[in-house]
Amino acid sequence: MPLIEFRDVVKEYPAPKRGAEPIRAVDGVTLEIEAGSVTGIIGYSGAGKSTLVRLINALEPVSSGELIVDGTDITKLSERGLRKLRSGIGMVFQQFNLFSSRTVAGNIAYPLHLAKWPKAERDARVKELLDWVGLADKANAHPDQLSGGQKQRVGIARALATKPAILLADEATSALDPQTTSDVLELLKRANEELGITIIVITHEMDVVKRIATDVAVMEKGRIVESGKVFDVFSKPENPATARFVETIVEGVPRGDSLALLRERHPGHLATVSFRDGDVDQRDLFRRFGAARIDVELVAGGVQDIRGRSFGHLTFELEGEPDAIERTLREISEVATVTYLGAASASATIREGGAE
Ligand SMILES: Nc1ncnc2c1ncn2[C@@H]1O[C@H](COP(=O)(O)OP(=O)(O)OP(=O)(O)O)[C@@H](O)[C@H]1O
Repeated sequence: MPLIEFRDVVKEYPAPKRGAEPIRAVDGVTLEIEAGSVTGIIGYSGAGKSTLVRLINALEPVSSGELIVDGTDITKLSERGLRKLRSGIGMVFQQFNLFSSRTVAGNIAYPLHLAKWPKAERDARVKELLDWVGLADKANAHPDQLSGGQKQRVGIARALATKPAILLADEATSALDPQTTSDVLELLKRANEELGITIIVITHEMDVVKRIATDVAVMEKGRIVESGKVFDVFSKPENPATARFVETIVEGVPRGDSLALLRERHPGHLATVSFRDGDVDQRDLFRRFGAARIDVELVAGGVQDIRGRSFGHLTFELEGEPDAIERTLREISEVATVTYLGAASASATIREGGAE
């Protein structure tokens, strides 16, 4: 059973002025999030990501549909029920949202105060968390004495204070430099792996998804346009919006400007072979080209590794008899996806659609 389940969930904000339409920030989302997963919610600004995630801890009420968290439809909860729900969900923000007047320890202790933990237990928990995030020596510092990365560590420690089962991270690394981003992502990964916390990360960076997520959902205009295991979505994106995000970190089938640039330098036949896991042995590809007396040069592409599974797109320039090229690409297309990209030299184009 999923830990969180959206069933045709709609969230509308009131119309900004009289006579205008309400703003439909979340538009009929159905999505399941498994316990123990790290789900990346990716989309452009305004896609509805923050709103979707704020529904989970009922910071915003759902307009229609059902939202099941740990077996309970939270759209039907009383105020008391909502308080209990929220105490089981931690949240980290892009701008950290720390109290500047409180010490680091005081910030981490705050949710424990709200949850009425006795002082001795509170102190012990704060100490444990400070150690866990590597800030034991900063207990009495104030937030303005910390770097961005340290502030986010405090943010994470505070979010984990009451031992929540779910952690929501809204652009938690967007304000940080690359090294600090890595440290914070590593900490989130540890929270998932060591503490078993189910994490939902909102991001507009595919790299964040690639580094820590097990699952991904792509949002566009309030809808989930694609979702699934990170490996599946990255290696074979079905939706154009997903493909655009994937292309930001994976060199795929060259198109547009990158194809034009390749053509300038490589007038022969260009073809991309896309493969997953053990679909294709690269040595076998070269052997096949060699046997058909095709001259081959690898001109673009790469292989990606996502949690032990690999996929890649390799673009070759091929020179040889057009018939031999067509036949060989057709053979390869039986084991991998082949995209024939044409040839700049007009003398020898192979039949359109000869290999796909
Ligand atoms: N409190 C609010 N009141 C009215 N409209 C809102 C409110 N919060 C968000 N919206 C609108 O809902 C839509 C989705 O916004 P949301 O912040 O959820 O998107 P997002 O994908 O998280 O974007 P960003 O990455 O910029 O935060 C936008 O059109 C936004 O203007």
